[in-house]
Amino acid sequence: MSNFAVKTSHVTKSFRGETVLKDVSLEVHRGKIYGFVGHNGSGKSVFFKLLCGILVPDRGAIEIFGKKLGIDLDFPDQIGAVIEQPGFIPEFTGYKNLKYLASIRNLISQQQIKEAIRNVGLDPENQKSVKKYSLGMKQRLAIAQAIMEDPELLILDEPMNGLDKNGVQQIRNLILSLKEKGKTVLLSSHIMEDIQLLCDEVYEFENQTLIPIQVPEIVRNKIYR
Ligand SMILES: Nc1ncnc2c1ncn2[C@@H]1O[C@H](COP(=O)(O)OP(=O)(O)OP(=O)(O)O)[C@@H](O)[C@H]1O
Repeated sequence: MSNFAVKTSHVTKSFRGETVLKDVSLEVHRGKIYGFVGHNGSGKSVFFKLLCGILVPDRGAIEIFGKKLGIDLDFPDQIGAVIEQPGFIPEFTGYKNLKYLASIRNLISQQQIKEAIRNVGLDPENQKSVKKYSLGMKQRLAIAQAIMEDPELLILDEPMNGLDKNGVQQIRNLILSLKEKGKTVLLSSHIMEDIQLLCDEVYEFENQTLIPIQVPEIVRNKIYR
């Protein structure tokens, strides 16, 4: 088994001639929390989508737990991800949405789905349809979906979006408990406190590449809005 959860080598991605990521090489160790910061449009979401196989690099290679994307597999199966708003079915309840999504791979029981919903502070018995959910409730449900199959690697793009104070605390605790279980977590956040409290290593997207930074350095010098 590979030592790395994620390994990217010289990954480059452009859209219509505009280079977003250039020559990005990164090694992500298992069991740690990695933070990614950078200005709006600096490429955080694009990078995460490349890791999930939603986008394909123009050049370079990506390995997830030693398997090469596009060669050994197209979509890594050990990833749970929150990237943008997931396509929940508005008329279904939260539980029914996750049950439907879980039926695709059929790996987990109804109890495990309910447990994931509880772990993000929602009630699996809530009969409200998702179209009546608040932004924060939808965000919690998206996180529940990401964790429900107990993936080895979590990719969370702005996981605290729309969450109230309690929600932020719950999700922080959840992320730390995933690390305790040996999971690897990659997250982006504009909230420096999240980065400082949660992350073992932090990278900044700047000038189309990734630069490792010390946490106190970002807190002192930068505010990302
Ligand atoms: N599918 C796409 N087609 C064309 N351009 C895209 C596409 N996806 C992203 N981009 C461009 O890539 C750049 C990086 O976008 P990305 O969403 O990764 O930024 P981000 O760092 O996640 O920003 P934010 O902090 O606002 O979430 C932007 O200029 C964006 O317009």
